Amino acid sequence: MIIGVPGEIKNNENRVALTPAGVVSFLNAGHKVVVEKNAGLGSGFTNEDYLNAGAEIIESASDVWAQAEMIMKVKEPLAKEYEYFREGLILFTYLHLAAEPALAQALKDKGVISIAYETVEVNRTLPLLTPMSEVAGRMAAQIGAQFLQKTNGGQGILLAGVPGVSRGKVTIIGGGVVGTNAAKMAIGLGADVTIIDLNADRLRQLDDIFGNQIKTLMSNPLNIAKAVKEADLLIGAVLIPGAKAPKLVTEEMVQTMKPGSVIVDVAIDQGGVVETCDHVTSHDHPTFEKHGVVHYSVANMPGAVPRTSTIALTNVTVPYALQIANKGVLKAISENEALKLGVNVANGEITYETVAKDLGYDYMTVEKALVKDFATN
Ligand SMILES: NC(=O)C1=CN([C@@H]2O[C@H](COP(=O)(O)OP(=O)(O)OC[C@H]3O[C@@H](n4cnc5c(N)ncnc54)[C@H](O)[C@@H]3O)[C@@H](O)[C@H]2O)C=CC1
Ligand SMILES: CC(=O)C(=O)O
Repeated sequence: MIIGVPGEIKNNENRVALTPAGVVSFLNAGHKVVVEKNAGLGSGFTNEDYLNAGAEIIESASDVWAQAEMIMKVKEPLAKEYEYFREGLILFTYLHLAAEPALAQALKDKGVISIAYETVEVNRTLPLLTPMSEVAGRMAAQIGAQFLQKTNGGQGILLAGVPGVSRGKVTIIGGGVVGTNAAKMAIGLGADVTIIDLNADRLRQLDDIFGNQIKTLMSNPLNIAKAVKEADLLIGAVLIPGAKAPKLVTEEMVQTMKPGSVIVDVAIDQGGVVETCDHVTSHDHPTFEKHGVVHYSVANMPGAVPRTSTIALTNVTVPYALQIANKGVLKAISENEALKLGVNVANGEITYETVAKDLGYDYMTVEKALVKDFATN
C-alpha cells in the first residue's frame, strides 16, 4: 500500500503523522511511504531523515494525496483539503466529526473511508486519544497558571500561593485522561484541586490515586455551579466518545466566576463543555474574554509541543495503520473490533452511532455500509 503523509496546515500545528522510525516500519512490511516536503520540520524531523528512512519526499500536498491509498494525518482536514478527497481513499486521523458537520458531509459525499483516531476503542479506553489527552491535560494546568498572571489578563494569582496566602483553586470537570493529567500538574504546582466526574467508580479510583491531595465531587448541576464559582482555574475535560460534549457549565455559572479567572476548555474539540466557550481559538490568538473571565479554547493544544506529541502519537497509531496497510481496510477492521470502532464514515454512510445522532444522519453499521465489499472479500 502507498501511505501518504501531508504536512499539517492548521494554525501552529507542528505535529506530523509519521516519524522516520514509522516509515521504516512500513517499508519493512513491504509498503511505500510518500511524505510532503518539510512535513516533519516542526517536530524536528528533516527531509533527509525521511529519505534516509526510505520515504519518498514529494513537493506538493496535492501529489501526496493523489498518490496515496491511505493518508495519515494528525488533525482533521480543513476545507481547503476537501478537494483531495476521493472514493475509496482511506483517511486515518483525528476527525472529531460531531463538531465538524461540513467535514462529515464532505467525507460522506466523496466516499472516503474515514477512520478517526479518537473513536478507536479497546476495553472502554481510547488508545489513540490517550497520549494526546495526556499532553493536553498536562498543558491545561500550566497554560491556566500562565493566564492567571496579571500580565496575561488574569487576576494575578499564583496557584501555589505562598506561606500566609491561600492556594489557587482548580476545578476539573471530567476525571479521565485529560482530567487526571491536569490534576497531576495542578497538584505539582501547589493548587487546591477539585475533580468532578459522573462515574462514581472513576471518582473512587481518583481518590485512591491522589488521596487527600484532591477533593472529588459527583457531577450534577449544583456541585458544578458551586465548584465553578469558587474556581480560579476551570478545566473542561469531559468526553462522551464521538458525541458533542454536553454543555455542563452554563453562561450563568461563568458569570459567578471572579474577574480574571481562567477557563481552559480542553474538550473544545468535541464542542466544549462551557457554554461561553462558543468558538475554537488558535495558538496565535488562544484566548478571549467573556464576563471578565479569560477563555482558552484551542482544539490542537498538543500542536504546541510537537516533538513530544508526534512521538507519543505515532507510538500508538503506527501499529493500527500497519494492520490496515498489511491486510487492507476491510480485513483489518473485520479482524480488529477496536479499529472497526474507529470507522466514522464509509461508502457515503455515517458508521459511528453518536456522530450520526449528533449530526442528524441515519446511522449504518460498518458491515452494512461496506456490505458489497465484505461479501466479495
Ligand atoms: N483541545 C485539545 O487539544 C485536546 C482535546 N482533547 C479532548 O479532551 C476531552 C477529554 O478527553 P479524555 O480525558 O481523553 O477522555 P476520557 O474518556 O478519558 O475522560 C472523560 C471523562 O469525562 C467523564 N464524564 C462524562 N460525562 C460527564 C459528565 N456529565 N460530568 C462529568 N464528567 C463526565 C467520564 O466519566 C470520563 O471520566 C476529549 O474531548 C478529547 O478529545 C484531548 C486531547 C487534546
Ligand atoms: C486529540 C486532538 O484532537 C489533538 O491532539 O489535537
